[in-house]
Order: sequence, then structure tokens, then C-alpha cells
Amino acid sequence: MTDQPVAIGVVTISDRASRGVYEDKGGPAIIAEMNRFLSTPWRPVARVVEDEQALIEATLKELADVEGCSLIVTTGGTGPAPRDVTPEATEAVCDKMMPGFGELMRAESLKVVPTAILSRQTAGIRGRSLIINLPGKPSAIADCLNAVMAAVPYCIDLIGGAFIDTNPAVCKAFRPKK
Ligand SMILES: Nc1ncnc2c1ncn2[C@@H]1O[C@H](COP(=O)(O)OP(=O)(O)OP(=O)(O)O)[C@@H](O)[C@H]1O
Ligand SMILES: Nc1nc2c(c(=O)[nH]1)N[C@H]1C(S)=C(S)[C@@H](COP(=O)(O)O)O[C@H]1N2
Repeated sequence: MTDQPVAIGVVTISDRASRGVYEDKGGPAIIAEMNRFLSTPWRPVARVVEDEQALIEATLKELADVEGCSLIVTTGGTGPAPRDVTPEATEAVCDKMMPGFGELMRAESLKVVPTAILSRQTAGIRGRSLIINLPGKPSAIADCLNAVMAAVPYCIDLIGGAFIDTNPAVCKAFRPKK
């Protein structure tokens, strides 16, 4: 069997980007960061959706269950506004939550911007997929992924997802039981 590139979901959740009011910069920023981090061949499965909980849930389920994404990264919809429902959608589709991701990403973002505490970003496991929420501001993507990336490959190992390795010059993946 030939080795297929690892599928990674890239989900932009934004009313305005999904309607073409502005160009989506979040999805491309996630793809650029993943290219920087990962040494394992991978392919993005990208979606841009409105801030609608049912739509977000359906997208996360499709990427996990049909597309077989071992990792799904979302951007947007994590704040306090009425239409910000990404964490609710994430929790609704996950078997278990991984609160450490949100805690660490908020703590690191707080070094950059005092409004970091307004993000309710979280992470969780659906089957063999790790889902991680990032804020909508494109600059938040690198801040947050830099904070958690070293732990992502081992987390995916533990849930039976694809083997993912990182470029050690950028980020050394930590695998305690290698
Ligand atoms: N996908 C994106 N592409 C480019 N810029 C974005 C994107 N998402 C957010 N931004 C920028 O970050 C700012 C804050 O994002 P936020 O998610 O709070 O937007 P919002 O007010 O919820 O609106 P929307 O859901 O329409 O993006 C936006 O005003 C916009 O300038
Ligand atoms: N690193 C980082 N985190 C950040 C921000 C940012 O600019 N950089 N913006 C904050 C702001 S202003 C908000 S309202 C929340 C939620 O953003 P979201 O609704 O776009 O997900 O993320 C916060 N976290």
C-alpha cells in the first residue's frame, strides 16, 4: 500500500469570509503554519463555513468520519459574541475534551494581547481525530499553534490517528514513550 499524505482539516468559521465580504486569510495561515511545522507529507482538507452551530458540527463530522482527518484545526467563532459557537459545536461532536490546549493557547496569547481571555477556544477528540480551535484573527494562528504543536503528534498517536512528525528546527515533537 502506498503511503498517503496525512489528511488535516482546515476550517475557517466566519460569516464574512464565507460570504466573500473579505478574503479568508485564516485557512491559508493554518496551511502555511502546518507546512512550516510538519516533516510528514500531508494534505489540507479545507472548508469555509458560517458561524452556524449545525453547519460547524456537520463539517467537523465530515472531516473526521468521512475524510479521515487525524487533525482538524478551526479558526474563528471562539469569542463571546452571540454568533460565536465554535466551542459549543466542537464539544457537541467530541467524545472527550482536552482542556489543556485551550488553557495553554490562552496563556501564550495573553503575552501578545490582553483580550486573549475573550477566546473560549478548546480542543477535543472525535474518534481518531484531534480537533483544535483557534481564534479568528489570522495572527492568532501562529501564536496558538506554536504553543501546543510539540504535544500534538503524541496526542494523535494515543488516539490511533496517523503518525505525524515535525521539523525539529521549528518544533520538536515530544513523544515520551518513543
Ligand atoms: N477568516 C478570516 N480572514 C481574514 N480576516 C479575518 C478572518 N476571521 C477574522 N478576521 C479578522 O479578525 C477580526 C476579528 O475576527 P472575528 O472572528 O471576531 O470576526 P467576527 O466579528 O466574528 O466576524 P466574522 O464571523 O464575519 O469573521 C475580523 O474583524 C477580521 O478583521
Ligand atoms: N493570539 C491571539 N489570541 C486572541 C486574539 C488575538 O488577536 N491574538 N484575539 C482575541 C479576541 S479580541 C477575541 S474576541 C477572541 C475570540 O476571537 P474569535 O471569536 O475570532 O475566535 O480571541 C482572542 N484571542
